Amino acid sequence: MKKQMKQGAELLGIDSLSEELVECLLLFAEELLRWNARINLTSIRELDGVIEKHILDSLVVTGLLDKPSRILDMGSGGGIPAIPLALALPNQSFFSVDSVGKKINFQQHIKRLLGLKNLQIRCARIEELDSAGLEWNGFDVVLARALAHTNDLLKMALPLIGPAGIVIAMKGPEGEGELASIEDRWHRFYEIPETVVTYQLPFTGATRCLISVRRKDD
Ligand SMILES: C[S@@+](CC[C@H](N)C(=O)[O-])C[C@H]1O[C@@H](n2cnc3c(N)ncnc32)[C@H](O)[C@@H]1O
Repeated sequence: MKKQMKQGAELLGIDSLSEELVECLLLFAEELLRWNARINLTSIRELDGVIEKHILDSLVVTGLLDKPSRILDMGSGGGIPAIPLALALPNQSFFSVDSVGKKINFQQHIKRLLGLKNLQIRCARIEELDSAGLEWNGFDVVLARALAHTNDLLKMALPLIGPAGIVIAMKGPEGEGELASIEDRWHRFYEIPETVVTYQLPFTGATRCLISVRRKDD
């Protein structure tokens, strides 16, 4: 499995993964499946599927996170993409939010197990998070994977993102269509799109799309 993870990363153009990082990512994947027998964290049941569709897919975002940032993952579920990214980018600060307590308990377990100091975790509804009430005021990057339509993500992110911050929507093949249907009102607040990256997962060839949108300076 370690070889598969490294090979997949190479095929996706992700910077080479250290042995220690691969071990941590693998442990996360195994724990995700172990807890999945009791609580619903993922529909994927096999380790190779978790590695490709959750871990490697999360790591593709590292290519868009080049400078030290405060990063919010909205609706992170079992910690995806926040946990693989926090492991891969120890100098970036992550804040992971989901409204389901059992999923947050799993993330807390992983944080303890892997000693993840750059990850904060909160059980809350996104709409009830107010940047003024957070320790961090205005995120540089807001991520969301499999949470909602891009229009809804832009609405959720607006009160939480700082000036010139970016929203990255992690999408499947529907991404291009969603981009075309972004409502006019969001062009007042965001540069749409900042970038779009379309890629294929390395083993199944499934299509993924990263839509990146920058908030305009106030
Ligand atoms: C389909 S799952 C995706 C989880 C994870 N991002 C992934 O890619 O595996 C969507 C997650 O968003 C959470 N969620 C949905 N609406 C939310 C909201 N308004 N506030 C916080 N979390 C929310 C759900 O509890 C669920 O865990």
